[in-house]
Amino acid sequence: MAVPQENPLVHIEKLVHGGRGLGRLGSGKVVLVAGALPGERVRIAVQQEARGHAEAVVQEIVAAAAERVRPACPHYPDCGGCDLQHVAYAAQLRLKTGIVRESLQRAGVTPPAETGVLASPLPYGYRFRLRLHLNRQGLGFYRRQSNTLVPVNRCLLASEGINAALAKIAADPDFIRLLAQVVTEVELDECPQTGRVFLVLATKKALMPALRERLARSAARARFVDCLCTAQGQFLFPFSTADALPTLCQPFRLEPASRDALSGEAGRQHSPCLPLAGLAYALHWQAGSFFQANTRHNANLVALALTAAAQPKRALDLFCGAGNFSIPLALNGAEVLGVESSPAGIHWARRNAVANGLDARKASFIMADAGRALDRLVREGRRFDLVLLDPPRQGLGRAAAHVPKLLPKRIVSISCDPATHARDLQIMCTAGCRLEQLTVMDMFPQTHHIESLALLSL
Ligand SMILES: C[S@@+](CC[C@H](N)C(=O)[O-])C[C@H]1O[C@@H](n2cnc3c(N)ncnc32)[C@H](O)[C@@H]1O
Repeated sequence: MAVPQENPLVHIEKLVHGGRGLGRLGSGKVVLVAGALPGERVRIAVQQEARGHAEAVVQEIVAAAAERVRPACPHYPDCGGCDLQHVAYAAQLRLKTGIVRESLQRAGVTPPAETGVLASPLPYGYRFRLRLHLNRQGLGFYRRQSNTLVPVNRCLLASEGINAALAKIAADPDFIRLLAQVVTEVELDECPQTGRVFLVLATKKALMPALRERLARSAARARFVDCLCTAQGQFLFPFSTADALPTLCQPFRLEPASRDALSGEAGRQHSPCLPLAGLAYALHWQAGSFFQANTRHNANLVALALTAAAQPKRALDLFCGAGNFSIPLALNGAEVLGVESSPAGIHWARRNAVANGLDARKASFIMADAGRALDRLVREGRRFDLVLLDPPRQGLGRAAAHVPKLLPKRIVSISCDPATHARDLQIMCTAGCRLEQLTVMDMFPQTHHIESLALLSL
């Protein structure tokens, strides 16, 4: 019987979802290697063996790929927040495109001949929303596949405003110890319009007055944030009414996505955009509630979605959040119905409609589970020219089969998970839709996360 080698030498065949390189052990078993790139020969340390595959890390790079670069962050790869910093940015885009196409093929969907790619305007410093873990030693991210905190006082993915706040918190051990009594996770949100930074504490229950007092004093001393609040929207600071709810704002000046972005060659980068006549507006949302973290690239995502939507008369926006797509669709002439399950999302979608001069005929919103709402709309015999869906990671699932029953001419499907996106697209294609165009939107450079937008027709 062959004795397993201690640090086997492995050839990496390709990159797979999760940002790991796929190779094979001497036995033929698949091994997923963190930090390895296609074409490389690496000596590995196997960390876990499951029935179907093993997990490993790179011990030594014997033959490096041309795309390998020196990571910019001193915490990499110790910190589990990033997993592709060792890959040149152009190669990250190419590898992500390959993963999206392969996910489709595995699900039984033939990808279009070409895949568009829109690079993030900022490969670093793009995050206006950052969630960090916390203990008495500091704030940071978990080491890969562990619950061990790697403290950081600067994150290269975050905006300068967030990093300034993070550095101030990291320099105040008393405040960190106090925060650690209350939460195990914090969120820093920077308002793209004003640059104000909010520290969001998602406490499970109301805090004792004495603790609130101490937090207020520490926050005032640090003077790095305007406000702290709980995820439930209940305020810690200022201790006032819901009118003082901290809001963030993204002003938009939309540009249409270039045609290339919708039909470009796989792996090619496309320069996004030319001015779209007059579509300028602003969206507000609440600190701690969902909004796209890469706010600069979000404007390109919205422009791409609007271009793919092609001026519908009636549009259904499933998982609409604060109206990121509903509001510009309505401003562009559609009657829009938005569906969203979060009360904060629905609240801000409605307020954003009013603030942008849209009455309930132009933009209306229902708070509901998207799958159930879809089912009801089908039973009511409703029709839409466009269905846009942008679910969280788990996707829409079986309810996707209902989408074609609304008889849309176009479906714009956006997702941050290639596997569940492929599954949803497969369900819609089986129900009669055709996949026309596919674009990888790189919302999360330096990480394995992949956003993609698909245009389908019926
Ligand atoms: C990826 S976000 C997209 C939000 C919005 N389209 C945007 O671009 O800002 C997904 C949204 O789906 C909402 N959501 C999660 N599960 C849902 C469900 N079962 N039904 C409806 N909305 C849901 C979340 O609250 C979140 O706002």
